[in-house]
Amino acid sequence: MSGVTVRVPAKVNVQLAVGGARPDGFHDLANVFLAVSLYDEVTATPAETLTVTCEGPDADKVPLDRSNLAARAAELLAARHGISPDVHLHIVKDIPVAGGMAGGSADGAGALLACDALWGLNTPRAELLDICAELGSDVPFSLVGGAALGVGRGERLTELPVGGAAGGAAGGAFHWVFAVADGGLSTPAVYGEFDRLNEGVAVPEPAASPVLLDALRTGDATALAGALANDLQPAALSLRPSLAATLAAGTDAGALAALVSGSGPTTAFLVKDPESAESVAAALIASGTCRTARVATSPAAGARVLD
Ligand SMILES: C[C@@](CO)(OP(=O)(O)O)[C@H](O)COP(=O)(O)OP(=O)(O)OC[C@H]1O[C@@H](n2ccc(N)nc2=O)[C@H](O)[C@@H]1O
Ligand SMILES: Nc1ncnc2c1ncn2[C@@H]1O[C@H](COP(=O)(O)OP(=O)(O)O)[C@@H](O)[C@H]1O
Repeated sequence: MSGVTVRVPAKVNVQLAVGGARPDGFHDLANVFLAVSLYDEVTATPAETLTVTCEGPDADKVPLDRSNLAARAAELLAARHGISPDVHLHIVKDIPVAGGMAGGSADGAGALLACDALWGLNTPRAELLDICAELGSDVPFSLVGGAALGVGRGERLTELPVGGAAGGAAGGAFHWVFAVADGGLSTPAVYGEFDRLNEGVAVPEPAASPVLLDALRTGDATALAGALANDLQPAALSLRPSLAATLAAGTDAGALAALVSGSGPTTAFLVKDPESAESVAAALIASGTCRTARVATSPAAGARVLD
């Protein structure tokens, strides 16, 4: 076999409810993930040693050493099977880096699936999900895709139905525009700012909103727009105040709703149809408040081996 390519989607958090800091430094979440149709591709080919390469507009921001989540995935999988992680991993990166869209997590999940196929391991799905959780809180969702509620630190998933389809199914129930910011935001720094802003406040137990889950299930974009919520948004705005202008530019242009994607700084705009997506994207670019704007649909399928 010459190589195996896996395609993995980005995510947006349609609800990110954050609890207080835990003793281990993580936060308990009710994290409602939705996979969107922006993808990275990871190709695994046989090699004498573990190497990573990357191409794409943000490639210079991606570490190519063992800290790359794709490399770590190959190492963890190989260790579990008692083999050496000798593989070349090539990442074609289209997901914004450090943008709150889980691009690194996508590459971790993609490398795991690609190496599993290349090495003929047939690792059971439950074991792959365990390795994903070890790699990072968001990585299990990158494998699963569709829509899911993540609890614990976000790694314990329950798949959710969207617009009548099963959680893992691809489809075009919702239309989005993503405004890509200049530069990234560090996820630990945003959680740290959340803690600072909530000092002395009794942070409630995070819980998924029944109204939001219902809007997802029925594919009702207007109801979903009213229920979008991100507890990290004040922290992201505090660290990057310029995001307020981006959010306003998208809503002024006719988006149903706007929010920061996860820890940011990518901002997400829910729109009613593909035409509205094009006009909101054009308005965002013209506003000069973002680096570029991307159009996408959801839900998108999780990590998949390409033929
Ligand atoms: C905020 C979210 C929302 O989905 O994603 P991004 O927007 O960054 O993509 C996630 O919670 C990010 O998940 P992920 O990026 O996998 O985080 P991890 O590698 O597990 O943890 C990185 C750091 O983030 C903080 N962290 C992460 C998850 C969590 N539930 N509580 C935390 O406090 C901790 O400081 C941790 O050391
Ligand atoms: N394969 C990868 N792609 C992108 N970033 C990676 C990767 N592996 C490790 N990283 C590191 O993870 C950080 C967060 O990247 P990313 O996952 O894109 O953002 P976010 O956590 O905001 O969704 C990057 O700044 C980078 O240092």
